[in-house]
Amino acid sequence: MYKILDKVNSPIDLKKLNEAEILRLSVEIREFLLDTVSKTGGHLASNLGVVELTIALHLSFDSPSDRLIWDVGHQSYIHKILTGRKSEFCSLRKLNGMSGFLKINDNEHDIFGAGHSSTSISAAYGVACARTIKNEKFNVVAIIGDGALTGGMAFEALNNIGHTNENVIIVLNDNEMSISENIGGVSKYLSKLRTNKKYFIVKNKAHSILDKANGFGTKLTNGIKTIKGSIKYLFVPGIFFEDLGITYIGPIDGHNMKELSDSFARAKNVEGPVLVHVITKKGKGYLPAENSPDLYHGVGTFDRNKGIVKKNSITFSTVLGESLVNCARLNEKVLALTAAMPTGTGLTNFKNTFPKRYIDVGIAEQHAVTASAGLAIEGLIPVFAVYSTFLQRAYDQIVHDVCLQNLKVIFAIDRSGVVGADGETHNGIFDIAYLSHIPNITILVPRDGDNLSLMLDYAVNVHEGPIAIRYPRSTTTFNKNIDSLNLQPRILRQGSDGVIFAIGNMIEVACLASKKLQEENIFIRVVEMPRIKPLDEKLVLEYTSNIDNVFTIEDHVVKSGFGDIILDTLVKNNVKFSNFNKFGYPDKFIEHGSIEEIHKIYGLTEDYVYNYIYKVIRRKDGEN
Ligand SMILES: Cc1ncc(C[n+]2csc(CCOP(=O)(O)OP(=O)(O)O)c2C)c(N)n1
Ligand SMILES: CC(=O)[C@@H](O)[C@H](O)COP(=O)(O)O
Ligand SMILES: [Mg+2]
Repeated sequence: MYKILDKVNSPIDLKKLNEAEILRLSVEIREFLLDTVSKTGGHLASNLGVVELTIALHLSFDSPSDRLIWDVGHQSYIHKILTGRKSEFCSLRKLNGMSGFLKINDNEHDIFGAGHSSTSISAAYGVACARTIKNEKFNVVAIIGDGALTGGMAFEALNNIGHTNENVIIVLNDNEMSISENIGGVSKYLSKLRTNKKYFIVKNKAHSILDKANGFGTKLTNGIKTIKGSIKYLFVPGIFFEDLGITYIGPIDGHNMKELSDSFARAKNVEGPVLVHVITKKGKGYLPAENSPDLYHGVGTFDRNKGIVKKNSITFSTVLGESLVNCARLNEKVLALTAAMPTGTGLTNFKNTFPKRYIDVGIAEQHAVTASAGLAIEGLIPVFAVYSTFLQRAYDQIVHDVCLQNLKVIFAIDRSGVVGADGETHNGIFDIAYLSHIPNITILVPRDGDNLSLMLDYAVNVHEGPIAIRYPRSTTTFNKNIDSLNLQPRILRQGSDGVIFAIGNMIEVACLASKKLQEENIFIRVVEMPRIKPLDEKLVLEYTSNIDNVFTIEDHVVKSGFGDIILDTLVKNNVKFSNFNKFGYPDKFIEHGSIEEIHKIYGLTEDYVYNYIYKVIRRKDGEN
């Protein structure tokens, strides 16, 4: 099937190929990517865009002694293919299968793990400093996308590297796209560089005219010097990087093997940091992905001949988006913010409906939070829709800029709980832990779309101060059949043998387990907790009085999670009980797999809860 690809199981094999075989290899790799990713799901468009780039990197450098450090890592499939992992692609992002990102324990060529954006230049700088301190010799290469370059960390690293003159090669993979179109001044600057061939012609023409005029007296000559100086500033490509102390090479065609290898050879000989600006096409080689790179950024399984068929399922994200549009219609102070994730967070409709009240800050969660604080201090109502895992980036901004000043910023925390195929770097299982101890913040957890919508309306129109609403990566119901929001703990099932306090997507699990236990004459009360901070202590104490067995369940780590909030309340009030168990994740990073598989492994299922409580109760009753 793959005449050349079958011969390549390492970068050493790659270096044995001739030019014609290399070209053939890029065709076969695209075929392989389409064939596998259409069956497994994964990140397709970004990988289709870096086939030649990745081949050229492994031809020009000697991985792993030369360090290749990938930003995000979602575009590292070809790197994995060329480093002996073709056969693992059938298990891509599957339970116990190959990760969709790089992990340092997976392979010697995977120098630095990622999943979150904008880390590669900092990591590369650290590796390069270590090389220098240990007096070792090898190349350090960071490969970062134009989207990732909008992340603040990337600029902290550029600023530092430019100053220290450390030998680092930064390969900027510029496909003019983040997940959707890239935004911001950086993106504008890069597009100027991309089109700078025109600039060069104009510059040369301007210079030759000025040179001819040069003979007319010193006044004119000085004037000419200033103009030429400004022309230089205008037209020297990459002047921004050059002025930071980073040599700029480019822009080069990221699909032209010769241009790539010549540029990498030049870069290796540059003293100090160098940035190679590579222009690629996201989705290259598969027309549907070339035409809709955002749709083919992260794909489920699809028929490659028909392309992706958009599903209209109702998810928490789509409910958030629709509800926010409604809020904004009725309240002109409402704004929506995203950090380069408009589609994933359900904000596309809001962006089209209220373009003037929609802000995409790029991959800049910290900036988004503090900008939201700025909006709030001026009396507007910012709703920052963000994945739980990416909000981790902005912990200090939440504390220092929002909660300390008690500002009305609304955090719509999507992808809370395990997310499935993206695994460790993307699970949203720490947000209750990193938020619940911050003074002034309120935390709500809707059980379904209707409650999410009502909670958002409450946050926008009633609540004052910081508020977070966490919801999972999941479909939901949105029947609009409840018109009033109840934030108090609510008994859903009666029982006196024990009580389960449940939140969000775990409420149904608790009810099903309680129902099953009732068939064994074990009566377990189930209490829904729509608000976990501030906790309604009075009702929690009431619902645990004369109850011997207390349980909590959450799609979150148990350490400093919802369970600990309940436990702390009982202990603080000297409530007596024989058993307390928190269903949730242990103190470890939770692996990738389907959400259902992960819930099953970690006991967030009705069967596990049923069996656990059955044994506790029966053991107490003296039964074996
Ligand atoms: C901190 C953080 N925020 C958001 C994301 C989600 N995300 C994954 S890839 C991506 C776009 C990256 O764009 P670029 O670097 O240009 O890579 P491309 O997909 O275009 O190759 C984003 C926003 C992330 N991985 N990390
Ligand atoms: C690589 C990255 O961080 C994003 O593409 C992420 O994988 C999107 O996750 P969802 O598929 O849950 O939107
Ligand atoms: Mg890009």
